[in-house]
This record gives sequence, structure tokens and C-alpha cells, in this order.
Amino acid sequence: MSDTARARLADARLYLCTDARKRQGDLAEFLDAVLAGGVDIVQLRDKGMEAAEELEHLKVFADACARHGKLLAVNDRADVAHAAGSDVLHLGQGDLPVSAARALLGDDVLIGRSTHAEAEAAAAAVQEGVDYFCTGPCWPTPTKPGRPAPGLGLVRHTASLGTDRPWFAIGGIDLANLDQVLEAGARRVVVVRAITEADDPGAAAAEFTKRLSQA
Ligand SMILES: Cc1ncc(COP(=O)(O)OP(=O)(O)O)c(N)n1
Ligand SMILES: Cc1ncsc1CCOP(=O)(O)O
Ligand SMILES: [Mg+2]
Repeated sequence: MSDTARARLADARLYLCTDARKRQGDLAEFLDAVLAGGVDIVQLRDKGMEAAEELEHLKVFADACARHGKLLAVNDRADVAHAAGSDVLHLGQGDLPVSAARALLGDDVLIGRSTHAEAEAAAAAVQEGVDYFCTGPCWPTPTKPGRPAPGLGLVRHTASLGTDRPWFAIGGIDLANLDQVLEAGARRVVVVRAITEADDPGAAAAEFTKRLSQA
């Protein structure tokens, strides 16, 4: 894995998952705004999309990330991550096992893992092949329907692990509740709607960035 990607992950505080915003305006303009606002990692998360269409959109994501020196992430699919030259592959508990993804991708791609319970977070903190993990949802969210929210208790537990491995809180986080997430011990967050549905996504990203850097 490149030292640059690893160093960027170590410094990352704000991770955005977004769809390809097909109906919501120019994708490159949106990505430029949020990356200029301080998003460190941007993931294309568009669950219904077929691989060919995903690859086309990922070219726009990859160009934007390269312009801003930020990390590109692919959700779920190791084949798409490889084909897109992604820096990051994100895997949930029901996705491809990390060991299988590593066998396919080698050491060139950072791998992230979702966790929703104390035992999963503790395992992800030490599991071989995992570069970072996410913990949540902090609050129930329409972005992940049907996923019960373990809440801030899981964030507190994860913070208490004292792991050096980067980890992010996720789920229902916005600028109004960010302080609660920080007080629970998180220093990195993943957001979807708080940026994608903001009137000014670049300004929302900049406000997250400022407050995360002060924490
Ligand atoms: C950065 C990040 N964290 C968590 C998730 C959720 O992954 P998963 O649990 O596999 O759910 P889906 O997003 O695949 O529906 C994520 N995608 N990215
Ligand atoms: C993908 C995912 N996994 C757990 S919560 C979540 C979605 C978070 O979306 P939002 O920030 O809009 O609540
Ligand atoms: Mg998944």
C-alpha cells in the first residue's frame, strides 16, 4: 500500500458517502465543493447501481480526489475497487470477508470494515487486513433502513478500546449532534445526508472540518 494513502488515512477526520447525484446537479462540481471544504475520503455508495455504471461515475470521483489529494473509496465490491484504481474498499459484516478481499487486492488498497456491536468493534480493532473501521449507527437513519442503532454507547465503548487503528462514528450524525459524538470519544465521522442534503454542501463540509479539527 502506498505510504501516501496510509498517511492520508491517518490524518482523515471527515468521510463522506454519497450517491452519484444523478438528479441533483453536476457531480464534479459537488465533489469539488465538498473536497475543498475538507472531506478527506469520499465513497460512492449507490446500492442499486450496476458495475459498469459505477465505474463510469468513479472516473469522475477519481479525478476529483486526485485534484484535491484526497482518498477515493468504493463500497462493497472488490472487483470495482480494483478496476477503478480506488484507494479504499469498504466492507460491511455481510460483504466479502476481509481476508478474501485482501487475497484479491493485495496490499495496495486500504480496507475498511463496518461494526455495529462491541464485539465487532473489538475484533475490527485487531483483525489482520483491516486498515480502519466504522462504528454505529449512532442514531437510526433512513440512509440505512432496518439497521438498529446501538447508539453512542458503542462509540464510548470503541473509544475505551484505546486502539491506534483509525475508526469513525457513523449514522445520523449532523452539525447539531456532532458535539455529542465528540463527547462520546469519536474524533472521526462518516456522514451522508448532513452534507449531501445541505443547502450548501461545501459550507457544511467546511463546518464539520473546522469542528473536528478543534476536537
Ligand atoms: C465508511 C462506511 N461505513 C459504513 C458503511 C456501511 O457498510 P455496510 O454495513 O456494508 O452497509 P452498506 O453501505 O453496504 O449498505 C459504509 N458503506 N461506508
Ligand atoms: C451506510 C451506513 N451504515 C451505517 S449508518 C449508514 C448511513 C449513514 O447515513 P446518514 O449520515 O445519512 O445518517
Ligand atoms: Mg456493504
